[in-house]
Amino acid sequence: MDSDDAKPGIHRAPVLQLYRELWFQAKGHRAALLGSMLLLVGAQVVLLAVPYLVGKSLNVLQARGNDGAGEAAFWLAAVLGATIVSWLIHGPGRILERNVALAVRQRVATALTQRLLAFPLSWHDRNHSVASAHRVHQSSSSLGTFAESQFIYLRSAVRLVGPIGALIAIHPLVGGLASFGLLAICGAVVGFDRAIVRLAIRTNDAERRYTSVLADALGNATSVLALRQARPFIRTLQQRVEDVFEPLRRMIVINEVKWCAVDVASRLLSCCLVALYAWLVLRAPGDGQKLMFGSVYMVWEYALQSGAVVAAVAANFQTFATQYANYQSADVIRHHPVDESLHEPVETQSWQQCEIDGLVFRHVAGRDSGPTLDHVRLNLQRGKRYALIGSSGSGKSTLMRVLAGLYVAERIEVQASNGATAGAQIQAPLKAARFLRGSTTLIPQEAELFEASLEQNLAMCESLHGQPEPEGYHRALELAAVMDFLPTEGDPLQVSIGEHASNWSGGQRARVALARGILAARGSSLILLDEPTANLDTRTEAAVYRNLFAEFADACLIASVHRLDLLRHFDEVLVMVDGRLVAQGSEAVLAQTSVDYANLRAASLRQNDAEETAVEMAAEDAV
Ligand SMILES: Nc1ncnc2c1ncn2[C@@H]1O[C@H](COP(=O)(O)OP(=O)(O)OP(=O)(O)O)[C@@H](O)[C@H]1O
Repeated sequence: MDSDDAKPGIHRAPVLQLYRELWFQAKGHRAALLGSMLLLVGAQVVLLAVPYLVGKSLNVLQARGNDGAGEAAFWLAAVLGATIVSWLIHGPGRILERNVALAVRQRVATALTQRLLAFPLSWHDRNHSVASAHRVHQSSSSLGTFAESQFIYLRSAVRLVGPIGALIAIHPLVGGLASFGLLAICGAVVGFDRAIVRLAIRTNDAERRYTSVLADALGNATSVLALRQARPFIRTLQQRVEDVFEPLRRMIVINEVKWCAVDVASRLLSCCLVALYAWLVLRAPGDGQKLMFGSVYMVWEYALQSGAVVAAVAANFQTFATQYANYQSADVIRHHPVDESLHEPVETQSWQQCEIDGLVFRHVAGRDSGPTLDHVRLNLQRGKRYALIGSSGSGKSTLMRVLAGLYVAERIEVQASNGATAGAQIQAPLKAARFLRGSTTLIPQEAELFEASLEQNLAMCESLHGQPEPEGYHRALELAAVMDFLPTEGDPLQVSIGEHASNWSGGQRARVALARGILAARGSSLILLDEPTANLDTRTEAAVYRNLFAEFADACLIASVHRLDLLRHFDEVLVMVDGRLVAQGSEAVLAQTSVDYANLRAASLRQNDAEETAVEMAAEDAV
């Protein structure tokens, strides 16, 4: 598949990008976001006082011995007080923070899904559905996790700035060395993480490809078992897992080197800070300074805190790197250039007559070859039934998708009118697609049902005028001959449908899908039926067509048909050959005038003969 698996650019500062996106996606909750951040920072600022309070207590004891016990106890009680106050601020901050995270996650997922479902069909042709679902999940959950982990990052920020401030207050030179050392270590961490982001993006891409194959294997159990595809699938999956592991292995090595470097450097820095402080105090005997244990403890504790913060920052940076890579994984959805009008709801259109001219369409994958639809011209009228015929691959389904506005044509001219009233004349392909979407319903070839009750499956559609009325469900089921096989006891609408409706036969699936299509088609000027009855026996197929013709007597109906004996039920036949519409007229006229029609008729007769011979041979074998 020629997917849109574009490699996103590597951004220099994933953390800044994440904050930018968080701010953007938190729209409507920004006050809560800022409020939670202020509370979380406040809680950490209060905790910064703890080493100072403990140091004070030690200094009092050293200076005054037993006499200072009361004051020392006071400073220790203050430690407990600071901890309680910190929690009283931290708790509400966390609750607020997590609520914002939920809102952000939902907003990202909804926005991406809305975009995906508005993309033209050609985009979906090129991109695996499971890979796209993976992108939506990965992107929304990564920003959600980033949003709900603010307390960790803010704690790191406060603990980075706070101890440095405290060390500067204790001695400017000690503070200066701490700032320099920490900056140098952070710089090295960023360097490591840029390499890690690149590898994380590669791992994500490989994981998506792995998930797609896994979904193909699990979603097509019948073929997998019938065609003994399990081993080939497992071989492919193993290869795809290897593709995931290759960048992962490199990430593991880089990671270990990074942690080793950070740990050694931060411990070295802590020791240097204590040594520097002691040296600075001891080398100045003249002014009577004494090396106080409490002050040494403060330096050690603040140095330790900054060392721990360096480790935390290193961990955070790595998290930012993977979180941003995950968030970016949906950029192909987020930034795919698509005309914004595709996201707007279409306006309902109604016409009596519609002329399509000069229609050219080409599948992206086949750009080098000729167009799939080549200068197609069609004249359609409401109240008429058209049968679309042509050999396999001649372009019938593609034409229906263009007429339904699902594919945007390269060139097209649409002229629609309401009887005597001159109507719309549209030449811009995108406008034409929107116009067609507003007046047409395509009942597709694939009977895609969902794991839910029959009623929920029927409710899973909208006509051009909105949600179908539940009162119409029974009628739709009767028209599509579904009632013939539903259980007579209990509420038939509550019958359950399994994944891919595999608990139903192919013909039953097709009929339920048709019933849903009937509900969606109400009020459409043009109804397109892409072989929806292909799985039905001849008698049921003819009955279903009779029902549809009576129900939609006022609409223009085009049905793609393979069984040519059905043609007598239609007003006109449209003949397709290699993407061109070569003939349009009644069956009787085409029988006299069209060579292409005669060829298709002859091929159909030959196929019927072959099928009959096969049935006879099977019967003889059985005897
Ligand atoms: N998504 C796609 N990407 C690239 N080419 C495609 C795509 N879908 C169809 N085609 C090509 O377009 C041509 C027309 O296909 P289409 O499905 O419209 O034929 P059809 O007449 O409906 O065939 P059938 O009767 O077998 O369903 C074929 O050559 C097919 O290979």
